[in-house]
Amino acid sequence: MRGFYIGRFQPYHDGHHRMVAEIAEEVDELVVGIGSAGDSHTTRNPFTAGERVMMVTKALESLDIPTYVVPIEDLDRNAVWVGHVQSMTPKFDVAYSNNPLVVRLFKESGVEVRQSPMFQRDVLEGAEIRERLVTGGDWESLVPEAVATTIHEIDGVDRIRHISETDTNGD
Ligand SMILES: Nc1ncnc2c1ncn2[C@@H]1O[C@H](COP(=O)(O)OP(=O)(O)OP(=O)(O)O)[C@@H](O)[C@H]1O
Ligand SMILES: NC(=O)c1ccc[n+]([C@@H]2O[C@H](COP(=O)(O)O)[C@@H](O)[C@H]2O)c1
Repeated sequence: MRGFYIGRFQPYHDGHHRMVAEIAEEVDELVVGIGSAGDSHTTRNPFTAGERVMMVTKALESLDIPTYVVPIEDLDRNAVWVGHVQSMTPKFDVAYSNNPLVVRLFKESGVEVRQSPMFQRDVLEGAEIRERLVTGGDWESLVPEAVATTIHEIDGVDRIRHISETDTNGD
């Protein structure tokens, strides 16, 4: 059985990683969708699809099932989004998400959806980690080591600080 897990992963953090570890117990192969692939260089979406592919691919190296990391751009039409996702990914049997819109769209298209509990949501949240990146708080303890290495390699701390000074509408 092949599973599918989608997120923006801005950045990929230990909450996502814990969810992936649990999904890996249930499926034989995992497809990870990098959502909003066209977005980057904003406060909410600082990293490019390629940078997020690096973060996720390296963080998943220790998993003992095959994984595929696929960037997926947003569409203006929610009603055809599931077909768009399916056109970009290996065929999957079950989708994993805690995002209510994503859950609804898959269910309406007849795809089985599984949800997971939120792990340490007070700190394991993309917005919290991006805030710490800007303010100089401890963000490295909230992401897999491979993600911290990638963010340093791409000079991501400097980018997100610069963006936060100039991105006036907060997107
Ligand atoms: N701490 C967590 N525990 C379990 N699932 C999580 C956790 N954080 C996010 N998720 C789930 O992972 C998927 C992808 O999440 P996403 O990339 O939007 O992260 P986020 O932390 O919610 O980010 P942001 O604050 O940028 O919206 C969603 O289904 C989301 O609900
Ligand atoms: N119409 C669309 O393009 C559409 C619909 C639902 C979800 N999505 C994307 O799926 C991803 C869901 O991930 P999150 O759970 O991290 O929000 C996001 O990138 C979101 O933009 C896109």
